Amino acid sequence: MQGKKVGVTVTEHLLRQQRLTPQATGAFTLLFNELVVAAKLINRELNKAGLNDIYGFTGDINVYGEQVQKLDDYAHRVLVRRLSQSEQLCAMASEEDADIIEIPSTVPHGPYILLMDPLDGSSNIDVNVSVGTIFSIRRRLHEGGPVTLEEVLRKGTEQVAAGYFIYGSSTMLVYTTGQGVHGFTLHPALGEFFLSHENIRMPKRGKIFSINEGNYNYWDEGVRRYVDYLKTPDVSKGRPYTSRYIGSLVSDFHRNLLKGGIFMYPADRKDPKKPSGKLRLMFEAAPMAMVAEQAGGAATDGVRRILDIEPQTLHDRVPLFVGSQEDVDEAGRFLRGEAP
Ligand SMILES: O=P(O)(O)OC[C@H]1O[C@](O)(COP(=O)(O)O)[C@@H](O)[C@@H]1O
Ligand SMILES: [Mg+2]
Ligand SMILES: [Mg+2]
Repeated sequence: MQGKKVGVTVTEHLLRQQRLTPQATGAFTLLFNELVVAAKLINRELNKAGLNDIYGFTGDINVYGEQVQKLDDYAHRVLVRRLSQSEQLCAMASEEDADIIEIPSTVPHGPYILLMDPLDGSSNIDVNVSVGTIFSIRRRLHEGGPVTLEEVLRKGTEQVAAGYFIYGSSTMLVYTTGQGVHGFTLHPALGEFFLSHENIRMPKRGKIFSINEGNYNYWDEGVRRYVDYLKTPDVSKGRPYTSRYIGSLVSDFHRNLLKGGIFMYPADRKDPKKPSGKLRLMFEAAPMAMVAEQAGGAATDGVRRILDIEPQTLHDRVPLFVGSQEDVDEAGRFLRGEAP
């Protein structure tokens, strides 16, 4: 039996979207194509991880005090190298760099700012569990001159595009430009991403919860009561929910995007240096929140809409509750102490 007829490429899909945006110049499509090339390079290294010297640590510590994995570093360098030559960017920022990354003055600058988590799910790299790359794209505020921190530190509502690559059993790209959420799968033989999941809609309510329960005793009471509630049998309400936790935000999010459910990384008292939880607002929470909302889901820090949060620094951390609308709403009621 023939496989599914390969169809729409990323470029074709972007050009379709571009036709719906009168002021579009094609710059975004050029930028996006470079992002796709960088992801293919990362994917190629990952696919042969174990045969190449890509496992283990570089010996460096990043701005979050975490040990940098060789693949974190490789992915970061590939993205910076490729995208800084795209002629569509005026600045970048990365989870793996303390400061704004300037575009060389030798390269023409463009209107976009790219923020990225080069490799998400680092703890899963050398155990062959799916990982990803997360990206967020914004337009600069002013023409010309060096990009200021003020131009980068803007709410998630000002993203013009966001998404992720997931390097799993298949390699996928999931993105939104504010016109719905679309998924593409990499055809290994053709080396091209083709549209495989058009206009993804997240189920309004799920049956899956994803949270690192090892931190249970460090959570606020509201979070503990909500997770206990999800595990309390009530067949009429579809409980108990199933627990699934991969430990890669991209992979846990992607499963819930397709099947419904809620991913949570709450604030906890485990590490006094991280009172707001582990995940990064600019590089992880804001892009995933844009994808979730565009697919009919929701994302909060337990109280505030993630996309409305004003970043204070490039490396802000934020509690994250993201997934099906009704589940995120219900979690919010428990955290506000309104639930029974
Ligand atoms: O091991 P923990 O504490 O459950 O944290 C897992 C979370 O940390 C992350 O790995 C953080 O992202 P990075 O791998 O990009 O640092 C998320 O992907 C994941 O959801
Ligand atoms: Mg990450
Ligand atoms: Mg990372």
